[in-house]
Amino acid sequence: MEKAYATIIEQVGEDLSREGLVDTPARAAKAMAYLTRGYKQNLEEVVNNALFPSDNSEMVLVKNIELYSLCEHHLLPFIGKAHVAYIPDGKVIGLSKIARIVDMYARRLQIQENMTKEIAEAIMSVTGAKGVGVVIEAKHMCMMMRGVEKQNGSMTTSMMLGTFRSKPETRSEFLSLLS
Ligand SMILES: Nc1nc2c(ncn2[C@@H]2O[C@H](COP(=O)(O)OP(=O)(O)OP(=O)(O)O)[C@@H](O)[C@H]2O)c(=O)[nH]1
Ligand SMILES: [Zn+2]
Repeated sequence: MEKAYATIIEQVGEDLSREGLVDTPARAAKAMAYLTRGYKQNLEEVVNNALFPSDNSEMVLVKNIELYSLCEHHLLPFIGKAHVAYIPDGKVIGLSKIARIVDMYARRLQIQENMTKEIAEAIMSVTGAKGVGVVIEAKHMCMMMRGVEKQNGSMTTSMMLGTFRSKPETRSEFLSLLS
């Protein structure tokens, strides 16, 4: 990756031997590895068995989980918030693990729709919940810094599974808690 960044820096017309740029290929490679570290994680290790028995079968909602991802079309950031809800079925998941699951999928090359689905499916499979709902709102730098250059357009995506899909009242409760 360092070599690739060295090539990019040269190709934009810069002088790779300039003092300020000498360490940049290594730094940029390290930063990119960090921004895509989700590829090196898996669900089991992220959740670390943090599942706890509970007979609470009401909705659990974690709102405003910030996320930083990279769009797979331009490799530019998209930045936003995830809201995740589920209805437990005998067990609940450690609160921080929901945010860790969001990060595991955000820290990859993504499109927002696929990331939303992957997060919902992961939470469903790990918790065995009766239902899962995920809503993500994000702003895409590829639409702001270049291309169409619209600064105020944000994108909202959602994925509803189980009772969030089959029961309109569950979906409405979730959406009304978000508004
Ligand atoms: N649906 C969706 N589209 C995305 C996402 N991130 C970026 N895009 C879009 O991907 C599209 C790629 O379109 P292309 O026409 O192949 O690429 P482009 O010429 O760079 O497009 P412009 O951005 O319109 O300049 C653009 O419309 C982007 O806005 C995402 O998460 N979801
Ligand atoms: Zn893009």
